[in-house]
Amino acid sequence: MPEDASSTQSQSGTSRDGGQGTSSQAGAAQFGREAGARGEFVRQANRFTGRITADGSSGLPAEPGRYRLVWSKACPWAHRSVIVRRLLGLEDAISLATVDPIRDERGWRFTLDPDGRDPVLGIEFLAEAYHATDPGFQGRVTVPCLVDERSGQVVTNDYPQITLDFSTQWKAFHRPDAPDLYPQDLRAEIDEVADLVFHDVNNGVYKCGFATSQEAYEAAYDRLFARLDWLEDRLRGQRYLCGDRLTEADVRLFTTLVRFDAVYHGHFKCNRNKLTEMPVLWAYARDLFQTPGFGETVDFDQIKRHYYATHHKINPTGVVPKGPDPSGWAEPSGRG
Ligand SMILES: N[C@@H](CCC(=O)N[C@@H](CS)C(=O)NCC(=O)O)C(=O)O
Repeated sequence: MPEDASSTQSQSGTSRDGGQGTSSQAGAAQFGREAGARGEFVRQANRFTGRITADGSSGLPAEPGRYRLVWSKACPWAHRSVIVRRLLGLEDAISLATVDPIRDERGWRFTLDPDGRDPVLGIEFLAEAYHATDPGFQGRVTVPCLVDERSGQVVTNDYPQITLDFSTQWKAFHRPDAPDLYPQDLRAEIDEVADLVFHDVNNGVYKCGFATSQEAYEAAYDRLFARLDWLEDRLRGQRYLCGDRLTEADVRLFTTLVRFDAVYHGHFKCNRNKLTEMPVLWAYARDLFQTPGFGETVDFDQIKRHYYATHHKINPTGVVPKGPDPSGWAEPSGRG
């Protein structure tokens, strides 16, 4: 299930923040190396694609107490893995490290932990694990990733595969009543919907926010809202994206929707309308928010502080907006 068309891109020479891009627009880009020739955002590839497998055939067996999931509460890609881990009851099997939502010039930091060090991995910066795995790595150090606690090396930062493997490779450690988020009979449909949602919505908001030309921004904006209209329509007659069962596709859409009004509407200029102005999608998002495993993993304060305070090219003052009022998320959804 390849999620990102850029996954075959080379990593070489990719800088963390505002590096030398090939585009004439790159000077204005948030991540210069990820700017295309027409001012469009071209997301870097996932550097580490190791697999943890049920039968251990990859050399990395699914084994409780061995792997550490590193996330930022701000990050929609990392947020997926934490929701899926919780839905499946993998909290005791896979430990969790949380980075500070504010990166400095060295990237993600463990400054929320005592002495600024992850207590299990013993590192201060996530970059240390990346460089222990690939000393030549020059790209952006990203979450989520899974680190092998034995070697301190990164197994994977391939976020779409991480959640699918939680569902399929860690079955022996799921809680007894765990949902099947990637059932065999729905896989083709889940893959198809998730692919559309990835390009137009999950990554679509970033393509709006990180565009450095009017043309690239408007193209991304049009695709985003056309897809949200399509989703509004699709969800009118069914509770979840693939029918009456909660699946991986819903988790992936949720982490973008929950950030929409708080950051994407203003910070990324996705402002045709707010999520709260799309009645079906808004009710769908609230339904998920109120499902155990979702709402309690959402931290609006960290989400807002990360986006507004670390994207200096987009928000040079670093001022974080006070609103919007999140209390509406608790209102009954009328679904289900
Ligand atoms: N691994 C993916 C997606 C994950 C991702 O973008 N995570 C963001 C947070 S939402 C991150 O870690 N960014 C680090 C940075 O911007 O320096 C990528 O390389 O694009």
